[in-house]
Amino acid sequence: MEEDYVSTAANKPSDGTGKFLGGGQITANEEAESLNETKKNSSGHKLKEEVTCKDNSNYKTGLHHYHQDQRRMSLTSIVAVESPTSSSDAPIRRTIDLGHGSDLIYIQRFLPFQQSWTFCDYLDNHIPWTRPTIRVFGRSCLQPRDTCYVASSGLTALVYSGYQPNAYSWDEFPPLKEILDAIYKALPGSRFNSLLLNRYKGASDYVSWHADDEKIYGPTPEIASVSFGCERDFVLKKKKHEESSGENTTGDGGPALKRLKKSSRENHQQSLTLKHGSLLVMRGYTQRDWIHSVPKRAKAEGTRINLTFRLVL
Ligand SMILES: O=C(O)CCC(=O)C(=O)O
Ligand SMILES: [Fe+2]
Repeated sequence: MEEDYVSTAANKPSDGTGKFLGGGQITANEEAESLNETKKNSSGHKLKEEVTCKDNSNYKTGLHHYHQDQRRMSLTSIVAVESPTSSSDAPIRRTIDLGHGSDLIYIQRFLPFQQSWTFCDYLDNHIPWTRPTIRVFGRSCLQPRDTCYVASSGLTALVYSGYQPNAYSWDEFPPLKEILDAIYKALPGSRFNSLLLNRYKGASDYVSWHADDEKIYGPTPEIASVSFGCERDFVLKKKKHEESSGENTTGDGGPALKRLKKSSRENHQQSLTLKHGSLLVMRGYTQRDWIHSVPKRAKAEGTRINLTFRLVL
């Protein structure tokens, strides 16, 4: 599927390695271009909150809210700051109520900055990345990002877009267990037994609109997503009602998604910039009622690594 967004991502502060840099600010025009189906309506209205980081660089948390059929921006969700920052490097935790039983948690600086770079380098160099051929609208094409899958033994296999990844063992990559332990501390009571890893090697790598609504995850999956490296935008939009109740929209396209494009003017969008070392949690009916994507961003030149922890039932 080609719902290509062309826009930019924000800089990460200098880490001394200069390795995963991507840069630039999103302009109103680029943003309007980036919203393919809603060019006329979304003229770059968005909200960004600014915080100051450890290195005193002025940073944006990147929480944006779009309301597509209005000229002026309006908030479409309740954003609750649960633990306002007391020191500049403290995690900032927000819950975002998408309504109707769907919600997100976003924790900026979930992992310490330098440790996140250590994880990022480890993953970049030790994960057996592959770029598989997948089926999109009945055609074979190269997946527009690298991937790898780690899962506990004995689970039902993951299959998406006609592709069944090999399941590697957690034991092969000890740092993944450290990251999982940190997630368990942040999300008491949660459990995850599988992990899909994605590596975006530059501006033209992306993940197109989809929901992680495979049956193996059950009706209300909790998905914990940790990001490293170059910041990228993560965009959600509401499914049309008929897509919310049954049809599988997982993967990189399908008939349901074609219909969805036509009707998306009425849909709200939510967009977050996923920072280096951040944690995003999707919960409740988010996979049933919403689709999400990481669009292309022309100036997001650096490598980004994303880990999505899931529970196969
Ligand atoms: O890279 C991301 O932030 C999201 C990846 C994703 O949606 C997925 O793996 O299903
Ligand atoms: Fe996903």
